[in-house]
Amino acid sequence: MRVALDVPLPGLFDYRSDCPVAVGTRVIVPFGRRRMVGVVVETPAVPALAEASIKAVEQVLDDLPPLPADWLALAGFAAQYYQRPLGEVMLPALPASLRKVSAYQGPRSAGGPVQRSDKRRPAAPHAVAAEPAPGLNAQQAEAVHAITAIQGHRTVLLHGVTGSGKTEVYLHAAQPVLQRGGQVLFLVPEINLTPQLEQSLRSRLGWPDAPAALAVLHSGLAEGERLRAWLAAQRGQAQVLLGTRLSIFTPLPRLGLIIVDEEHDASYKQQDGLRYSARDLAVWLGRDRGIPVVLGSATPSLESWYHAERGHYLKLTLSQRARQVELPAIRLVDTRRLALQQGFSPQLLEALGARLERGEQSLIFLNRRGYAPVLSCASCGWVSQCPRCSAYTVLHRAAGRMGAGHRQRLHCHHCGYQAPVPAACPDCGDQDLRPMGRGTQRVEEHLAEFFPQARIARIDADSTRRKGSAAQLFAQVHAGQVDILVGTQMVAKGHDFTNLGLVGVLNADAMLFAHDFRAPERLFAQLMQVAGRAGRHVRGGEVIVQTDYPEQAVYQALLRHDYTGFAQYSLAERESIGLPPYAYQALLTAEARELAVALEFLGRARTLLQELAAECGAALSLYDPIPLRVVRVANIERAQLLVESRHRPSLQASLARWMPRLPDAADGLRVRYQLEVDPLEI
Ligand SMILES: Nc1ncnc2c1ncn2[C@@H]1O[C@H](COP(=O)(O)OP(=O)(O)OP(=O)(O)O)[C@@H](O)[C@H]1O
Ligand SMILES: [Zn+2]
Repeated sequence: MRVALDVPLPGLFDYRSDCPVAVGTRVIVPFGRRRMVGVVVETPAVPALAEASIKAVEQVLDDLPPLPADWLALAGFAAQYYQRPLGEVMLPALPASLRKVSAYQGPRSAGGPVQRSDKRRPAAPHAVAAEPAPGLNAQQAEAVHAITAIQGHRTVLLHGVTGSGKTEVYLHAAQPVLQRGGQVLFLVPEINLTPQLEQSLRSRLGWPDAPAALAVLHSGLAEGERLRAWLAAQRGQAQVLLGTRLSIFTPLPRLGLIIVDEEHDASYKQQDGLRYSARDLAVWLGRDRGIPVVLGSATPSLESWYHAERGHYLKLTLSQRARQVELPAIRLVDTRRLALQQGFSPQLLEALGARLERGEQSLIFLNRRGYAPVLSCASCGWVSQCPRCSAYTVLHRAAGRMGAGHRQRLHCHHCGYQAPVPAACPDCGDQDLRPMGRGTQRVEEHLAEFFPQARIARIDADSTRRKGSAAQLFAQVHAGQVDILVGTQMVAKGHDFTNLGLVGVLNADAMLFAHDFRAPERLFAQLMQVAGRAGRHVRGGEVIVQTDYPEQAVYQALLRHDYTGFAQYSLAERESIGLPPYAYQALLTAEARELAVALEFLGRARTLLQELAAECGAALSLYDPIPLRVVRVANIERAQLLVESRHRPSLQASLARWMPRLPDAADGLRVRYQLEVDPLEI
């Protein structure tokens, strides 16, 4: 039999067994000096090697039925498309205890992880008060009708403005699938979005006397919880699986519908190991299983929009907000000639004051955590720099009570380096060290000074590090215990705040001139999304964006809530210069102690690819190897090589020939490399 193992080597490994073992079965096999769990993927009649030279399987794991053929097919596709060894795709996709030898052998393994998990008494699902369902409006009803009428596979792009009630469409589209006994996979970009949705799904799906069984999967779960959710899905006990990107690799025997909420969100792309896009795999899976896939967003990715425009996807539109409220009024405040107070324009301060008086909530959005992005010396110009990275260290206020005298530290956001704030400038000795610029912590502090009576909360990666703290903070906001919320992109998406009237955006310009060609798309989506949090239930929602460049196309489109215009303009631009979705890309990144080594490797890899592409007649554009923008992280220098083609099969064929030859290019060089197909950031 041929077994896939989680080792960075291409190909499968041969083993023998006395009794027949089905494809999809997990086995424990010896590998070098270790033992490993692998998945049987082929059982050829004639072994590739002489029987005698093949080692025997040590244990056949039969606590679960073999992984089903469609699961193996998905893993196979992902391995081939993203150019990873099959074992490095399959095994990491399983809950950890199903792929650990120690979970099966050794003193504490008892009957194995599945038996141990089944012995635990299942927690009784807490009863949830049924939410009254709003009646669908005409556009929602039309969308639901179109989705439920689909026979077989079709990908739907549900383009609904913020607050248009896409969730309601998902729920109604899911109901007939559940009633037929099917399963629904519901993907969301972030863990933070699961509690609110879980509540809606539990209270609304299924039957009045028997709510649909729901399983939730995300990376924040403890191993045991994750295994239980996975088992429930795999056994068909869970009718709905709600989860983040990793859920795409869960076996779902009766899958009938896939929903991808906020499909444009970058969180669907895994950023290490197998760099897959769960959104793209969802579309593949839907096609493979012959079922509908619904991609929903107020700001679809340009890729999805392009497919919808060409008729590859069915486009459904919700152009109005679901409740009797208008989209918020958007104001651009030109900050070039304004005297700002601590970064706030008089307009924004006045608007904040007015909302406070009306008892409404406000949200200040700023995509920069910490106290200040850098600490600097007022007399010599020294700035705080990470000793291990080519990046500044960010000034952070240590956790604890606010007020005078709190401790501050310098943090590197790239490598995690931390240091105390120096008492004096390390270069000139001057003691006048000052924070430059503003992060969320400092904005929170300023707001407390401007509005001492207001209850202020901050939601960012720092304030939510503790497990459950994000859910707690969001619950406070929903319960009306917060007047002003300060946050990063964590607060910008998906949430349905009922009493939020005003959104203020600080420092959006920072993203305007980023070098990545997707930066304007990302900025526009982020602004539309955060603006969409305003006035969802209350009338008179308002958004104030402070900018030095109000005339920029992104801001002008935002003023008009004009996603379509922005998408048209951006796609025309992408087409004229041949960028995705009009071309397909792959990015080879190299890491080495010295930049020259990384560049040397990429140079060789480039030459090699040129030859291979010529051999197979593939038309590729190869860029020059270049250092990454933040070139050094944790004392490792990084460079990249971008490969592009207008023809996806050409790119795929070339990559498939190239990957096995890259060890040659690395010969004699101390370098590590990884390939990313369809990179989101370059
Ligand atoms: N037909 C309806 N009548 C009244 N209210 C509705 C209707 N449909 C949905 N709603 C309500 O409208 C609000 C916004 O809906 P929802 O959160 O689903 O918007 P969304 O389209 O997902 O927006 P976003 O893209 O901003 O997340 C919710 O409070 C929801 O309960
Ligand atoms: Zn660093």
